[in-house]
Amino acid sequence: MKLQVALDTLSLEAALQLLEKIEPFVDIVEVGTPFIIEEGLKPVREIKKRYPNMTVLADVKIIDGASIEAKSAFEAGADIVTVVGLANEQTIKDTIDCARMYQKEVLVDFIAANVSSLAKRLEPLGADYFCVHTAVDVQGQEAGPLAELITLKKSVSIKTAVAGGVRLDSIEEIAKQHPDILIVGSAITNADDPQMVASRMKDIISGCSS
Ligand SMILES: O=C([C@H](O)CO)[C@H](O)[C@H](O)COP(=O)(O)O
Repeated sequence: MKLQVALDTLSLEAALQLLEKIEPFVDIVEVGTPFIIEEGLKPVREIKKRYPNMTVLADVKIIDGASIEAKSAFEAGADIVTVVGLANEQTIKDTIDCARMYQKEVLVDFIAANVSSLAKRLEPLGADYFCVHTAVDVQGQEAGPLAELITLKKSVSIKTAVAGGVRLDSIEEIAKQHPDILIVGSAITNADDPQMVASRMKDIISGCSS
């Protein structure tokens, strides 16, 4: 199980300062969608330059124009790009084809989707990860992603990821389901002590891995 930190709302300078503190505890750094809207792919380039061995995910949430958008993200240094599961199948296929050309990976984001039926339909396309995701806009109104993760794992045998409001007090229950990637944004980036939160989360994940 890997811990992915989602950098969504920080400036590039603040993101780099945060990474200096938490880098030992995270396996994947996500350059989040709001960050990319603000800064373009510059954070992907900068983070890859500073941490060449770190896996960098560009959360471009591709929904159309996959070949162009995935190429840009991979050229900038992304190891994984995201595509929206509710996109046309052709878009998801084009994202995967582009990833294969660069020998990189694709995470399909099931945000706002009916996980079970869509996951079964998309599994044959050959993406690397399927991610259940409780959208920021409905966090607090809807249940977190745990139930969807359980459904996803029963539906397909592809590697899984989970995102959306994961916190220190909920991560253990989620980790017990053994997703391949646990994605945490604001619980780390908005914490008074992000290093402590990232370190405790990493410990919890390690405890559930053994
Ligand atoms: O992908 C995300 C969201 O759609 C905003 O772009 C977040 O990175 C993801 O939800 C993780 O953030 P938290 O929910 O704050 O943990």
